[in-house]
Amino acid sequence: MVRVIMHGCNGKMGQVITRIIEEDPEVEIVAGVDAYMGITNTYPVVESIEKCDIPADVVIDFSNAAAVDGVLDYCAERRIPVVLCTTGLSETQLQHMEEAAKETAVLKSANMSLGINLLMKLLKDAAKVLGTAGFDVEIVEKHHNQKVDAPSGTALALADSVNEALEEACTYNFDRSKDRKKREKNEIGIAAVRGGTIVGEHEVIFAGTDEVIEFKHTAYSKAIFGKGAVEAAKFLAGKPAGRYDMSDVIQL
Ligand SMILES: NC(=O)C1=CN([C@@H]2O[C@H](COP(=O)(O)OP(=O)(O)OC[C@H]3O[C@@H](n4cnc5c(N)ncnc54)[C@H](OP(=O)(O)O)[C@@H]3O)[C@@H](O)[C@H]2O)C=CC1
Ligand SMILES: O=C(O)C1=N[C@H](C(=O)O)C[C@H](O)C1
Repeated sequence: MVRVIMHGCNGKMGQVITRIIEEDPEVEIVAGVDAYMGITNTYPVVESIEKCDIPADVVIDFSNAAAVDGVLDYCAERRIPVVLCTTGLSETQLQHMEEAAKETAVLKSANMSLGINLLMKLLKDAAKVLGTAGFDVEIVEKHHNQKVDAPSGTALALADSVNEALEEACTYNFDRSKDRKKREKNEIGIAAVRGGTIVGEHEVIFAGTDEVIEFKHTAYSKAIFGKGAVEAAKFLAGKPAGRYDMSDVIQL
C-alpha cells in the first residue's frame, strides 16, 4: 500500500484525488494538509505541512505556488518523494526544486493528463518541420475563473516543447498591447482566457503562408489530472533522488 500525504487536500484537485484514492486498493491518503479547514475528510488534516508527523511514502501537491517551498523543504529533509503539480512557480522556486531533487525524488508536471503529455511529444516533431519552414507559433489557453496563475503551466510547457525542438531560439510574448510593432519571426505568442468553469483548453497554432495547422486538447473533467497524479505517486514511491516527469510514468 502506497501511503500518501495530500497537500492541498481541501482544494478542487485535492478533493478529486481523495475520491479517486477511495476507490483504489493500492494507495491510501494517510494525512492531508490545507490552509482551508472547512471540509471533513476520512483522514487527519493539518493546516501546514511542517505540522504533519505521519509517516508516508509520497506527497502529492496541488496547492498554491506560495506553499511549494515548504513542501520542497519537508520532502527533502525527510527524503519523501513528491509529485509536484502546482503551477505558477517562480525561477527561484524552480531552482529550489532542483536542489530538493538532490535529496529526494521530485516529479514535476504542469499537466498530468495523457493527452497533453502526448501533445508535447507530437509538438516537437511538428515544430522541427513547421518552425524550420517559417510557420509562426501561437498558443491560446482557456481556464475557469478561479485560476490564479496566467498563462497556465501547461501553456508554458507546450511552448517549451516547441522551443526545445527549435534549439531554444524562441522568445515568449505574453502581451502584444505593450509594443506597437509587427510580430517577430522567432517568438511564440501565449494568450490566456479566463471564464466560468472551463476545465482547461490548450490550442497550439502553427500559421504559415496560406495554411494553418492547429493542435487542440480539451479537458472535460479534472479526473484526467487526478488519475495521472495518483499513477505518478505510485510510480515515484521508493524511487531514488532525482528529477522525474510524466514521460517516466506513461508510455508515449
Ligand atoms: N499539474 C496538473 O495537472 C494540474 C495542476 N493544477 C494546479 O494545481 C494547483 C491547485 O489547483 P486547484 O486544486 O484547482 O486549486 P484550489 O485553490 O481549489 O486548491 C488549492 C488548495 O490549497 C490550499 N492552500 C493554499 N495555500 C496553502 C498552504 N500554504 N498550505 C496548504 N494548503 C494551501 C488552498 O486553500 P485556500 O483556498 O484557503 O487558499 C486550497 O484549498 C494550481 O496551481 C493549479 O494550476 C490544477 C489542475 C491540474
Ligand atoms: O488550474 C487549473 O485548473 C489547471 N492548471 C494546470 C495549468 O496551469 O496548466 C493544468 C490544467 O490545465 C488545469
